[in-house]
Amino acid sequence: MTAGSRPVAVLVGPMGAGKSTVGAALARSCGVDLCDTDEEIVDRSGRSVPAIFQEDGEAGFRTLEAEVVADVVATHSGVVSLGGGAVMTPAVREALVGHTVVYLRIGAEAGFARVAHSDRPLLAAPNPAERYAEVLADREETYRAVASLVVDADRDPQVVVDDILARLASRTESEQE
Ligand SMILES: Nc1ncnc2c1ncn2[C@@H]1O[C@H](COP(=O)(O)OP(=O)(O)O)[C@@H](O)[C@H]1O
Ligand SMILES: O=C(O)C1=C[C@@H](OP(=O)(O)O)[C@@H](O)[C@H](O)C1
Ligand SMILES: [Mg+2]
Repeated sequence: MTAGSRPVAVLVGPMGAGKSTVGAALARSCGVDLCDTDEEIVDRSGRSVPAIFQEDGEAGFRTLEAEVVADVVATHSGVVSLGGGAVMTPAVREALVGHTVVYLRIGAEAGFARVAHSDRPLLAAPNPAERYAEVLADREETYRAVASLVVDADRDPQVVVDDILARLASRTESEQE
């Protein structure tokens, strides 16, 4: 982590939107590092995300997550990928103010298809597809509210990256006018 400048972009959106995947490709394209806050939580705690949910509950995970997000957005100058539920914590939304936040938007069916066979604890439900759709519906407004840019994530990762870069460049140009 490098202190002193803002992240190039902070990626938000639901599970499976590609925050980790597109984040890595975006960082590569920009020649900077990716910080994925879920990975940072795992590194700091020495536990997996499912283990934290199981041992400390979702509330315990959210507390760790909020601390990590606040640290990372204040110190990392590369790309930051958040976990899908991070923005539901008020302290995280406060930490995002003034940053370039990109919402990777995807529909419930396409998003769920990408994570159906993963170990995401929130999808350990009797009907995971229904659960995914409920969680997305509950969060959609918040993703929009925190976002500086909304990008269609239901495309090839490199196409998503190119779109983000073009949109960030046009924002920078219009700021200079
Ligand atoms: N744009 C994309 N097109 C196709 N598959 C994708 C895309 N982005 C991510 N994936 C796949 O979807 C799954 C979840 O991606 P991930 O980056 O972990 O999403 P998130 O971090 O938003 O939960 C992974 O298997 C990944 O390879
Ligand atoms: O949506 C969520 O609440 C979560 C999303 C996950 O990250 P991804 O969005 O990267 O899958 C991870 O933080 C945890 O399983 C909780
Ligand atoms: Mg992720």
